[in-house]
Amino acid sequence: MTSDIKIPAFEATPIDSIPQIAATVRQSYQSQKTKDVEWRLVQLRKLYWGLTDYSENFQAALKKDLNKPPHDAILSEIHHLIQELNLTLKKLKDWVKDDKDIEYPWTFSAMKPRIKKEPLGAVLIIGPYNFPLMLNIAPLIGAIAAGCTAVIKPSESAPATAMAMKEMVEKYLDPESFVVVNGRIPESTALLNEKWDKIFYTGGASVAKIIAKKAAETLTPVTLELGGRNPSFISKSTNLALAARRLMWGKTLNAGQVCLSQNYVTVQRDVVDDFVKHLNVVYKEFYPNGAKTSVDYARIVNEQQFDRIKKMLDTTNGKIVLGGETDRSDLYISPTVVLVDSVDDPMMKDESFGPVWSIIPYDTIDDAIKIMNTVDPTPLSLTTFGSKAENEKILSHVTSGGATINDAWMHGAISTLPFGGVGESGMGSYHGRAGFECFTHRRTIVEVPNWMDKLLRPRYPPFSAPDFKRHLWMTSTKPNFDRDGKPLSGPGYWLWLIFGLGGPSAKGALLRWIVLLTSAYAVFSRYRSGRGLEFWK
Ligand SMILES: NC(=O)c1ccc[n+]([C@@H]2O[C@H](COP(=O)([O-])OP(=O)(O)OC[C@H]3O[C@@H](n4cnc5c(N)ncnc54)[C@H](O)[C@@H]3O)[C@@H](O)[C@H]2O)c1
Ligand SMILES: CC1=C(/C=C/C(C)=C/C=C/C(C)=C/C=C/C=C(C)/C=C/C=C(C)/C=C/C=C(\C)C=O)C(C)(C)CCC1
Repeated sequence: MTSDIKIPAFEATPIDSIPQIAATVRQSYQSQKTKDVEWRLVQLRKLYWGLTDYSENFQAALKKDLNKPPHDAILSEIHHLIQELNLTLKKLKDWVKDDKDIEYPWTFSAMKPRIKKEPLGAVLIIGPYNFPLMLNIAPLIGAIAAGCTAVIKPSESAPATAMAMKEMVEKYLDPESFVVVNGRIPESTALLNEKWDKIFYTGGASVAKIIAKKAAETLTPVTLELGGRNPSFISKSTNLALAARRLMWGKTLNAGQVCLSQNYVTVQRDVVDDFVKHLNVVYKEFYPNGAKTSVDYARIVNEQQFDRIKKMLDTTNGKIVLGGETDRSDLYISPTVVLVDSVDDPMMKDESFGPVWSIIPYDTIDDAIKIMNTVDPTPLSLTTFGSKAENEKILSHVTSGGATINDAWMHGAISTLPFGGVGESGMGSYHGRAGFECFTHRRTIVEVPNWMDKLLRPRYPPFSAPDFKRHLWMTSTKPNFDRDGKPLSGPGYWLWLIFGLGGPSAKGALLRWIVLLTSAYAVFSRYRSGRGLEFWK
């Protein structure tokens, strides 16, 4: 039973131990042991058992931190992670293989170009409070798969989950390679003072700027998973009952503390009243006795976040058309919808990151697009419930990290697909193969055989014009387009390409044929005489 699980009180990692922790994971990486793919697979399999065996601990911790219902703890955290783990375990041996389906001029083929996948090294993962397990362990899966070692710094705003995660990681994973450091800003800062090969940060933009600036000092690459004021679109074509139900789910799971959830919905003016009616109907379906008494409804993580959201409701010029109930002693804010008439309303100026959202009416789809691109031109998530043509127009005129058609943010619920922001909502992506790539360096490698040196003569001084001309011919191609940029594709083009050996001019073609035939003759006669292909001997 989760009720009898003991979760240790939050304890920050001693700051003076942080340099040694960073050194330990760095030395572990330098030991080369993580380069072994089977070693990585063993760690991932152990992580699977850790998540499985600690499932009740995590459900209890998430309940304590956020009053997160066990249903959501399993669906959006534990099970979500296990799905990603299973894919990684199944595909990792393919992902680590050198890339050989790569493009390069045929003249370099003797160098056998390939792209080798190498770990970036020792990485730092800093996570947020709203999905405190999933948003720390999901990047860890990618880091392990890539062969990195890692320190995880969970949010102190979800202390119970942070402690449970530390216990699980210490018990199941290699302690020299994967360490959870708990703490607040001082501990985070101490970690940022160490040198990392990558920093993976999930959280707010203001802290992201601190981290990105710090990383820039040492040219450390970062992935930033941030938030945004996410739009949704509804028109006269929308199935309003369905949209109300789906958007209500999108904003009540985890009490709306979801980076992907809609911050506001642009609704065609004619259907605003009907949509509001449907929202009220679906609220009663979800919570027949009200959300406050429901075991299926989470709470705001702390008073600071509660006050931030409450201030939006207290300062809006809009009309509350659903909800509006709050209880600070219980960190409770009911699912709340506010009808606003301006993009300057306080409800529209900040990311709500809670169960409150707005409806803003529009007349034409162009008005809706203008609103979206005014409020936040690079949101993390976009959801659209219009007609096919309307959705295509919205998607082509409004960018976002990811998008869902005809539902709330389900694109973010598929743990094996790339997930990330765009512009101010983040940089980089992860989950599934993208998680492996996020912590991988793609290293191009070529091997130049001795016998190529003759052909490489054009690069050596004293430069020889004939050699250089021959080289340019060998590496030049005939354009398949005219001077107006229009593609050439008539039969004459293809005939010349073949018989002209791809060069632009007839004179060049003759030279090319001479070089080709004499080279072929030279190779053939040496081979026939048994003297081999080592021309330099
Ligand atoms: N894109 C995503 O996947 C995603 C997921 C969850 C949350 N978010 C965004 O994160 C924000 C809410 O999360 P949050 O409040 O936990 O974020 P936050 O920025 O307050 O904290 C995130 C992490 O940063 C650390 N931190 C805080 N201040 C720091 C500092 N000065 N120096 C170093 N580290 C510091 C915290 O300890 C925590 O571990 C929202 O904007 C939300 O949209 C994005
Ligand atoms: C349709 C077919 C079938 C049935 C399919 C069914 C029943 C699918 C049901 C899917 C459900 C209920 C999915 C819900 C998923 C919700 C999740 C994973 C939420 C995740 C939340 C996350 C990750 C939050 C992230 C937050 C972030 C990043 C920021 O804050 C079959 C299978 C029966 C037959 C085929 C057809």
